[in-house]
Amino acid sequence: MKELLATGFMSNRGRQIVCSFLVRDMGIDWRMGAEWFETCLLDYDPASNYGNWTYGAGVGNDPREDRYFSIPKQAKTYDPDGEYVAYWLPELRSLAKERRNFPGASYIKQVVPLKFDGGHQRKDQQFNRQTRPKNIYRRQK
Ligand SMILES: Cc1cc2nc3c(=O)[nH]c(=O)nc-3n(C[C@H](O)[C@H](O)[C@H](O)COP(=O)(O)OP(=O)(O)OC[C@H]3O[C@@H](n4cnc5c(N)ncnc54)[C@H](O)[C@@H]3O)c2cc1C
Repeated sequence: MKELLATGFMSNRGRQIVCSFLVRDMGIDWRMGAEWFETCLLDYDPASNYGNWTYGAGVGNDPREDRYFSIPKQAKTYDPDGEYVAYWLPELRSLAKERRNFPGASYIKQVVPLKFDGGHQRKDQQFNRQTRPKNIYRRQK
């Protein structure tokens, strides 16, 4: 999100991860994410932006529950040395490479549980699944 704000651009993968996190982990109305992208993106295009957000949120013509991006898994696969995250969050560069994407509670207080965290939450950081916010804007079955 810092990259998006600073440059007006974010890779397609970044956009999909952000969409998944906001909608599926945070339970935020997808339209808030779409509006923020609209504000920031230099390549903003209504059809691409809102079409991709509805696709990611699983609403509209192609409703699906399982478009989920596991952030720890994406970080391990696409940023294994933590270079990308350390570029945009320079305060993490001093950490060991394998810790940059997983700096722990001393760096940031986690406010929502990740649906799938790849075993990276410590026991004392675990959340009661009942507290996960429900996205009321998702289509109900
Ligand atoms: C939530 C979300 C919002 C998006 N909002 C926009 C937007 O406002 N404007 C916009 O142009 N693109 C948008 N995209 C699509 C895509 O992220 C960008 O087109 C892409 O990042 C541009 O980078 P690139 O030129 O390196 O494309 P590459 O990944 O190299 O792809 C080549 C071309 O294919 C097209 N393309 C690739 N992926 C997509 C895709 N998922 N949807 C539509 N076209 C695609 C683009 O025109 C791109 O120039 C969005 C994607 C997501 C997931």
